[in-house]
Amino acid sequence: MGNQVTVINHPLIQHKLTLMRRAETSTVKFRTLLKEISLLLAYEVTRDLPLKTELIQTPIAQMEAPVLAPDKKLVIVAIQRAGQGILDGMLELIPSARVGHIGLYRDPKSLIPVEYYFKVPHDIDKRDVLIVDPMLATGNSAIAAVERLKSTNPLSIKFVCLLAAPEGLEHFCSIHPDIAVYTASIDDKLDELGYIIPGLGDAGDRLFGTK
Ligand SMILES: O=P(O)(O)OC[C@H]1O[C@H](OP(=O)(O)OP(=O)(O)O)[C@H](O)[C@@H]1O
Ligand SMILES: O=c1cc[nH]c(=O)[nH]1
Ligand SMILES: [Mg+2]
Repeated sequence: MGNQVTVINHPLIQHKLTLMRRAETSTVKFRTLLKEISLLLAYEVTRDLPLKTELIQTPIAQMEAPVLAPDKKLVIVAIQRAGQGILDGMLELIPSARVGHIGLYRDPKSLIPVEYYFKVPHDIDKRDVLIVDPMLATGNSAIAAVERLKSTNPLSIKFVCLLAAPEGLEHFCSIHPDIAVYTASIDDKLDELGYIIPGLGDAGDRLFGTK
């Protein structure tokens, strides 16, 4: 695999992910946990953000102090619906990030993603992008989202999820070998309906209580 694939196995993330996976976890708890995990994911995926220094005055002395270098803020693009849960968490840590939305749903038979919405900042070509979605199953949605975002020509793209299936991850990496992927777990496999095993079920339905 040419891609940089990072499994973020921080104990707090792993513990919270286990709580999310449990079938008895309520919608309220699921939503809270996804938000909490997203803060921790944001911390990890922004680890390599470049810094510059600015001359500031503390109450005691002057100093050259570090600040984020990019002139243009990050764009977080949430794949709807479930990516909204990660976006909400990440915005707490990076409140000045700009936001994009891509609406995709998987056709349940073909597992082909259908796009129903797309809106990103007009100057995305001058910004770095994080695409967020809790689930990378067949990889079709992630592949389509990255393809769509690449057409807007951002400075860089990273893909951030919670769970990936090995088959889907391999598929994604074969199509987009240049995109770094961050996930909290690589699970065992996909079932015949395209669900991640053991997974956590349907992330959108669990987040929004639609089933
Ligand atoms: O890797 P894939 O096989 O494409 O599956 C992953 C996609 O499936 C889920 O969305 P879903 O289609 O259920 O839409 P929803 O978020 O509106 O429920 C999930 O949030 C991903 O976007
Ligand atoms: O297991 C899966 C697969 C796709 N989408 C989900 O929400 N869950
Ligand atoms: Mg769904």
